[in-house]
Amino acid sequence: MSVTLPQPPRGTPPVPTADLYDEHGEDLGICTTAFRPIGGRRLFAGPVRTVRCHEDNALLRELLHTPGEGAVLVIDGGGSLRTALVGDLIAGAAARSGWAGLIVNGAVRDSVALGGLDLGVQALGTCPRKSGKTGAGAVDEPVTIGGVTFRPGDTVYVDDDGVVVLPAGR
Ligand SMILES: O=C([O-])CC(=O)C(=O)O
Repeated sequence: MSVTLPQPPRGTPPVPTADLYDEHGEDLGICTTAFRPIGGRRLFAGPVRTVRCHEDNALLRELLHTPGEGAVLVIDGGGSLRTALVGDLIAGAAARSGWAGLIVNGAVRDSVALGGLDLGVQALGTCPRKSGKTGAGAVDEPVTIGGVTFRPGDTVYVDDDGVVVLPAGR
């Protein structure tokens, strides 16, 4: 009989955000947006990828079906809580594709199911309404949320204390 052992997390080893602050001080970007921890992985980290979109999730849905290679997708939905940008189907695909987690400046739905996935998900809140599917938006451009700019190439660390960014080269 084969036994499945717990696997170490893929990609960048997560480090508690308070320990990172003690090590790097103000070199660390500290996001002041109050996100809610929703996904099953509470401590997660990885290279930054980004999507900017407004109440439309076709772009991020497509991206999260491609190999994540341990990255964290920072989704700038402009803070809208009117539609959910991510639900259990998209988040499940992200977990299967090797993404470490999602930071959603907007809403998600199916939040109980997201809590059972091996994926970090932090979001502003929840909304039962689904998003549009036109594909409007932009991928891998810098996005600024809570006073911090997230650029592809930076590393983001997330836990229940917050979301912090270590700029590339630090
Ligand atoms: O399809 C959507 O718009 C979001 C959703 O519900 C899911 O990912 O399950």
